[in-house]
Amino acid sequence: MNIGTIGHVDHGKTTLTAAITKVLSERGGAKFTDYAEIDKAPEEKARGITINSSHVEYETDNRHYGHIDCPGHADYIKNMITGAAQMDGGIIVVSATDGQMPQTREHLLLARQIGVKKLVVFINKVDVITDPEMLELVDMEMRDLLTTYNFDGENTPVIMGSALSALEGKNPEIGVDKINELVKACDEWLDLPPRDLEKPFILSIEDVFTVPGRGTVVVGRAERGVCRKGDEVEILGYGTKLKTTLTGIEMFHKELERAEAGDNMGALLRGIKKEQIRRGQVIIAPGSMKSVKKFQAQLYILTKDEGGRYTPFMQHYRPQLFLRTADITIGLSWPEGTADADDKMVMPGDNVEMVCSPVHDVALEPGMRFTLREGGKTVGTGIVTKVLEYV
Ligand SMILES: Nc1nc2c(ncn2[C@@H]2O[C@H](COP(=O)(O)OP(=O)(O)OP(=O)(O)O)[C@@H](O)[C@H]2O)c(=O)[nH]1
Ligand SMILES: [Mg+2]
Repeated sequence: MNIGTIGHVDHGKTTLTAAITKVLSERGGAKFTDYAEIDKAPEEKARGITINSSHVEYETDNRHYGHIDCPGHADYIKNMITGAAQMDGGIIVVSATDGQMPQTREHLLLARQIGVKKLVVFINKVDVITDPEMLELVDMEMRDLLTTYNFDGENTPVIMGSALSALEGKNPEIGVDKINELVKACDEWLDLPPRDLEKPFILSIEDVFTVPGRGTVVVGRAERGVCRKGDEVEILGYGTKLKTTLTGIEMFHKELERAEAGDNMGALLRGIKKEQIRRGQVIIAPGSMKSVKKFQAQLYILTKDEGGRYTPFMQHYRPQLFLRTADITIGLSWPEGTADADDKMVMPGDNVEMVCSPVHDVALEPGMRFTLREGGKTVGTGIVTKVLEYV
């Protein structure tokens, strides 16, 4: 299953990710991936923050995990959303020194909206805490916050430790022992995702590369169904509707015959040029889904305390739609027949049903969740209720 680390900037997500691989490598379940290998881009090194989400993998006694370490910095929420969209469960990291901070809250909300059902809490940096009451307070606040965002705050495992101690091999009682406890909590508390392998195949495209001598490789997560080498597939979205053949499947640098729901994979496509592909499109079993130009959705507009807008908006407002890996400008308007549509305001904190018209078509179905963003912040979340117009 796929999990990962989310939470406020500098609270220790990357350190924890490195620490988990270190501790599990000692048990033979991982390759140790050091901090510098996770935050490896020059800008990440220079600034000491994560910008791109990165993938590592490890095994416990009974599970294989793909783990995505997400950035916490508010400027890179976009990367956090695409990272978290691939998670079946997660670890929310909160520093005992700060307690919950704005992106602790925003990440919880987004994780919920994206469909992450369960989280484990890791209260980090306990090595620098002298007052045990502080830890109790953070524990209580985190449970409250989880409950606020519709997680099971009461029963969620909360582990207190020091990722840095574990990584440096110091203070085993708050270091390695707590990592083992965390991993055990993940095994026991996080549910294996329902793998609806029966349904038609969908992969949401995250990235595309040209591999010399081989062709175009598309990277993304298989959301449902199964694909096999040699399958006919269709590429949809952003004005594109193409048929091709899946000539190769790759996962964690291994060539495979098949991939299934939940897998992060590379797909080699016959006769497709890199320029024909972009992030946000999907690869599907031919004919199994359609691309949409207009749909209706239930929206929740965040308050300013949740990181949202300070001011109301009217119809024809144009935020960015983040749906799977797609990032598209959309226009919002009131459903036909709404009285005084041009004077109606939407206030931060409102729940409203509106018509969404993306500037590019996108493959979607009722029930899908998405996020609305504007000028670098999340302003709303939504769920598709009805398709109004197909391409
Ligand atoms: N004292 C102490 N410091 C820690 C601990 N864990 C991480 N740190 C330090 O906190 C700082 C931030 O750690 P990161 O792991 O980069 O934090 P992050 O959450 O990944 O940050 P972003 O990805 O940029 O959001 C670094 O200087 C770490 O060494 C810990 O358990 N104790
Ligand atoms: Mg980081």
